[in-house]
This record gives sequence, structure tokens and C-alpha cells, in this order.
Amino acid sequence: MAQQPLLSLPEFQNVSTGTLVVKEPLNFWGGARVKPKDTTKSEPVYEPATGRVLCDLVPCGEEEVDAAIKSAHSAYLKWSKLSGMERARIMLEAARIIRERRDEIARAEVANNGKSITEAQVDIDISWQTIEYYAGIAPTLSGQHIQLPGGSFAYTRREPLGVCVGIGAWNYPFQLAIWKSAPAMACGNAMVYKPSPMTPVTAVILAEIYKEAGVPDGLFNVVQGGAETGELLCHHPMVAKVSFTGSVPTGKKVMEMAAKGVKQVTLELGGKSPLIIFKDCELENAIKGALMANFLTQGQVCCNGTRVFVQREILPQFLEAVVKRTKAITVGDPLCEKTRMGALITKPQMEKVLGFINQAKEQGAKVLCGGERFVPSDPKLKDGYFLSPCVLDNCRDDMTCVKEEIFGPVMSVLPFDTEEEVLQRANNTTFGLASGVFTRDIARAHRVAENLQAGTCYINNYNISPVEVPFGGYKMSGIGRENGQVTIEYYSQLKTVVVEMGDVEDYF
Ligand SMILES: NC(=O)c1ccc[n+]([C@@H]2O[C@H](COP(=O)([O-])OP(=O)(O)OC[C@H]3O[C@@H](n4cnc5c(N)ncnc54)[C@H](O)[C@@H]3O)[C@@H](O)[C@H]2O)c1
Ligand SMILES: C[N+](C)(C)CCCC=O
Repeated sequence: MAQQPLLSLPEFQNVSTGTLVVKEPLNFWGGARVKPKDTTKSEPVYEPATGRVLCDLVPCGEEEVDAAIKSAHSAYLKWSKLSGMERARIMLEAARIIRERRDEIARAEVANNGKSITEAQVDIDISWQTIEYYAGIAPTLSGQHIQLPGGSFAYTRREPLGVCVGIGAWNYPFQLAIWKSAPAMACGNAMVYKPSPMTPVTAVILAEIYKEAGVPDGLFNVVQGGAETGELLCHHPMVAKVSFTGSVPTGKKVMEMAAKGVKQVTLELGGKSPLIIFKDCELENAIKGALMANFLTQGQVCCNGTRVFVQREILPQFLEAVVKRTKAITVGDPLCEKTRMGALITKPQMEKVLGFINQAKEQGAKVLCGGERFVPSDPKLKDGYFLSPCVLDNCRDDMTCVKEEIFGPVMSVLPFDTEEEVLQRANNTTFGLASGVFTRDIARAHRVAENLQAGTCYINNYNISPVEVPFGGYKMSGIGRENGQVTIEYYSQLKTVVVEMGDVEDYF
């Protein structure tokens, strides 16, 4: 097993906001960090909490993408020949390393993404759990034996696809790289991963960890870049599958590109999910659920329940309590333990969210709290991309803030009267990623879950996502699933072997 020390992690150990500068190359293939070729196209990447330059992003071009894919292919030839137990052993070692270095990885994630350290630690925990889970599944992968007449038989083999591409979004940079690579590797595939150009730092740390754990050089590679690099990956003839997380418009392009090469795709796209709160709910839990559904990661979560439908009779109590709790959210230095909301990913994203809030006001919504740029008292945070979390009342279904994904800390509250009415309104969207219902009526809870058109329905909670449960969208929110046993289907293919035990029939 390779035992190379990690180059980067010690730097993150004592990092505080406003101090980190990442200088090491951020590409990784052939088992090592690789310097970018053409630095003339370099773009700054900012630390969200301070607006300071954290590192430079140099996109990979055609030759670099090709080198990464070829490196993946040669590793795939070795890795796919290992037994599930052998793969599992190495993956468990990777999970162990991540668990051991959880805090350093979480700090690096915070510096690049801006979310609070408490949340980032949870993300890293979900990450090693995901690797453990798929390591557990790897040795169980097997086919079927099918008896045929005359002693003949057939059997099926579950085989890997080959080189898989992962393209990630910026809201869960480390976790998304693992949601894709862990099931891919368990099935015997290799991966070339492209993180979002806004969060290039932690995917390459993952590559180093996999190497340290003992995967063959080239099994997990990182290429940096934006749309152009992503397109090179999607078009490459040696790529068997693209697993994409991002927006609906980009997802459509990825699907089109993959279709040209008849490559498999998984698409994890955006959402505008409904959260339905009935008057018979346990109100305190419903309020906590609404906060979980809207304000994790500064509201930049694909499955957030941003359309909060509240039964009219309890609307005043709900609003009073939810506003009180929202105002109490500690916004500020994301590396501070008591912070519960950090900075949005970029200045343009912050401005986009403010634009949605202004438009909501113009269209008749009432801001009950927040919705403004927040400047923490610490001078080093004065240029950070902070917003005060916002609750909007007087919302209508036809407003832009209710129809479009905002991807910021903005909760739209909508009153409703009956179950039938709210189901019709909740489903009146092209998205279908998630949904939620709070009620004490068990029959109603399951009826509503059955009738909501979404890939996930949370009953009496929101936004919990243990690795054991599948995650993915209906309608325009995506195709395929991540997590759970079912994801094996999306990273493997079935071969049928038919065995004749007698003579071939004399037909001609
Ligand atoms: N369903 C999920 O699991 C999930 C999880 C996280 C985020 N999201 C969604 O992601 C969106 C926010 O993320 P984003 O702003 O990074 O999305 P995005 O679509 O702009 O970018 C996603 C990724 O695609 C790459 N990309 C951009 N153009 C490309 C092209 N033409 N070809 C190939 N790759 C290309 C980007 O560089 C990035 O790595 C939101 O809509 C959110 O809901 C979904
Ligand atoms: C872990 N969560 C909260 C379910 C988010 C999954 C990734 C989506 O943006």
C-alpha cells in the first residue's frame, strides 16, 4: 500500500478565516498533483467569508483532459480485476483517513465554500460514511444463476462501466465528489472528477487520500475547469458515463453531449421543493424543520423546501415563531464554532439572491426579516458575501420567488386551506427533487407522500440524508439516483452468459 504523506492537510490544521492561500497544483492524475499547462487562462477563486483570493483556477485543456482519462483507463484495467473484498479493504482505509482528518478537511471546505464549520464537519462525516457504505456493498456485488432445459444454464455478471466522469456543484464540494466516486469505485470503475471552478480545493485532497489508502495511480483523478473542460470530458470517447450535479440548463447540455456518445448519465439537478405544514403538526418540530429546509449552507441546497405551505389556521403562530428563530441565527465567521450561517459562495451569487428578494417585494411579498447584506463586526469579514436569512410573507404561487430556484437563504411562506388544494399547488412545478410534510395524522402523512411528485418526501423532518437512502429527482430535477443500494445499478452493467451443456440444435 502506498504510504505517502498528504502534502496539503497540515496547512489546514490551524487555518483561520482570512489566512489561507493555496499554492499547490489542483489537478491530479497518474497518482500525483499536476501543474496546469496554460496559466494564461487563470481565474481567481475567492474565499467567501473575506472576498480575498484563495487560489488561482487554471482550466484544463484538451491534452490535460485526455491525459487524465487515459490515466483513469489504465487504473480501471487493474482495479476492475480486484475482488470486491480487495476493493473494500482499500476503500475502508480511505474512509478511516477521512475520519481521522475530518477537522482539517472541514476547515479547507469552509475556507473555499463559506459554510459554517459545524455543517462542514457533518458533510465530512457523511463523506466517510458513504465510502464505508459502498465498501460494504462491494463484496456483495454478484449475478444470478438461471437454470435452462437439459442442464444448460445462464448466469449474469455485474460488471463496471469503465471510466466514469463526475462533474460537481460548489455547495457540497467534498461530499459530492464522494457521492459519485464511492459507488463508482465499489463497482470497479475509475473516475475523472471535475469540481466546480468555484470550489477546486478539496477534491484534490480526496485524490491524495485515495492514493494514500492504496488505490492504483489514476483511479481517481481531478481536472479543474468550467464549462469548456466539462464539455471535453462529456465528449471524450473513452468515457462510459457522466454523473452530473448542477443546474437544470447545464444538465440538459450534459445529457445532449452524453447522448452523442450513447453514454449513461446520472443528473442531480435543481429544485423548488414544497414543505407542507398541517395545522395538526407538532409546531415546534415543524418550525425546526422549516429552518432545516431553508437555511443550511446559506440556503444553497438543491433539495431545500423553499415553498413553505402553512395551513391558514396556524399561520400567525408559525410566522411569529419562525421569524423569531430566523432572526436568532448567528451569521458570521464560518470557522467560529457558534456560527450557524456563513457566507454565500460568490459576490454574483449574493447579488443574484438580493435581486430575487427585491423582485419579490416588487411583486407584493412582505419581508418579515432579513434579506439584506450583512456586514459582521470583525473587520476581516467586511468584504465577505454574507446575507441575513430572510422570511417572505404574502407570497403567491405566481411570484418569481415561489417559482424559481433562488439558491440563497430565502423562505417563501404560502397559506393553504385543504389537503387537495395544497397537493395540486405543491406539484405545480417542473421540478421534483424533494418535498416534506409535517402532520400528526399518520394516514395523511403517507397519502401526501404518495401524491407528491418528488424523488424524496420527508415526513416530520427535512434535509436529513443518510447514505443508505436513495437521493434524486423526479421531473426536471434529474435522472438516476445517488446513495443507497440502487446506485450500484447506475455504475455497473449486467452481462448475461449463456452456457450450453448439450449439442447445438440442428435447425438448418
Ligand atoms: N440534485 C442535487 O443533488 C444537487 C446538488 C447540488 C447542487 N445542485 C444544483 O446545482 C445548481 C448549483 O450549482 P452550480 O451553480 O455549480 O451549477 P452549474 O450547472 O452552473 O455547474 C455545475 C457544474 O457543471 C459544470 N459545467 C458548466 N457548464 C458545463 C457544460 N457546458 N458542460 C459540462 N459541465 C459544465 C460547472 O463547471 C460545474 O462543475 C443548483 O441548481 C442546484 O440545485 C443539485
Ligand atoms: C445533504 N443534503 C442537505 C441533503 C444536501 C445534498 C446535496 C444537495 O445540494
